[in-house]
Amino acid sequence: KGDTRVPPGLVRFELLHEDQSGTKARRGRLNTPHGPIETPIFMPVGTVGSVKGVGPDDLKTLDAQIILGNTYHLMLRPTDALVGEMGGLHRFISWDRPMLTDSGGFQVFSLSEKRKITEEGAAFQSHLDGSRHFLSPERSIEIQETLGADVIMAFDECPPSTEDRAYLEKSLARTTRWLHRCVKAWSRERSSLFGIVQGGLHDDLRKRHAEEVCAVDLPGYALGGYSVGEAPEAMHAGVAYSAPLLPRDKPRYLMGVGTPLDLVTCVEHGVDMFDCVLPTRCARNGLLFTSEGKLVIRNAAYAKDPRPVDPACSCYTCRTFSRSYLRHLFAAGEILAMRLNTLHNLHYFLDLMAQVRRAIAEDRFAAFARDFRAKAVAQEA
Ligand SMILES: CNc1nc2cc3nc[nH]c(=O)c3cc2[nH]1
Ligand SMILES: [Zn+2]
Repeated sequence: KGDTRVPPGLVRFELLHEDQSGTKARRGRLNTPHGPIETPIFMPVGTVGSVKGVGPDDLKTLDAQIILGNTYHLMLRPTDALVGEMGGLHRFISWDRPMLTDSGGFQVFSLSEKRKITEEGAAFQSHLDGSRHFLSPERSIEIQETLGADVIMAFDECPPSTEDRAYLEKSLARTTRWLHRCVKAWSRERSSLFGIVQGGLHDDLRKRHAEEVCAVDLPGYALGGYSVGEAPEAMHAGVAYSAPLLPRDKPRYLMGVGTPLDLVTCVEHGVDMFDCVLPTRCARNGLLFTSEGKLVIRNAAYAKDPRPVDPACSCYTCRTFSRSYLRHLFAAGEILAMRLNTLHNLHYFLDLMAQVRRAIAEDRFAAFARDFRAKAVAQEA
């Protein structure tokens, strides 16, 4: 058995098994200084250092293996300097398992005001108080290493999906130059840098950028530029083409994705890592994922429904409370509604990925994906 210990700060991927039932799905293990991550994996999003509504103890009960933080949010509040002085993000939020931070470029363009992008980087005003800030490849790496995540992301531009091809080509070339600057700024001490491939929905640009990014030897690679408003079918087709372009022996991370159907479909195409706010954000809006489809808890139909959210679910919420009570809590604006709904949705996503890992290991993932898709389509109908 290979030595699973890695030099401090570096993650190392083990490709454990490739599905033999006709898909590109694979089982892997990402060994990190904060413990192993079994892939394919779903990563709960903890934007400002908290997965909203639940604590690290809940996340361990749910068997979450890795959570995300965001450079953009944490640099604005409480600042990377403060987190650093408090011993880094793991200690600050009392999470001793792996963490990944996004590099901030995407959030600058999806959240801040008055942003201006140049070769040097992105100048922007905080969405919180309008204060002026600047992110460059060097500054992003410096912030992420201060936060101390096990996996840090290259500073990239995720071009608006409305941009034309000419803009896209210029942006790709700059993102490649920014990757080289990130590598120079990376200390290689404690965090592992993943590159990000862009290219929109253009196969030729995806191939070109994958070659440029993967020419840099890194511990892992991500597909960026998806889940930015494109049709699900377009995203699936794009990922089917671009995921196999990434090295077979390195983790492939699809950023910002996605629905349960997106997860299953993109695992089929060879993706290993996912993050999405869907389960936590939908929970806070009273939208619950179940094996029989989505359930809107405030629906009057559940006023006197004694059943759990999902009779097939083993989570604390489903073992303990009725739909009637959860509907009441949500209608009353009770804080407990946020927690119980989030526990359930996170359990649904994390348990789905555990089923996915088992199906791959047992060489039956093609059938699993086919059945899952058929059921999802029937539920949408
Ligand atoms: C919610 N959708 C979504 N979250 C993303 C985060 C990202 N980070 C860096 N680079 C990206 O291209 C990128 C794309 C993304 N899409
Ligand atoms: Zn449940």
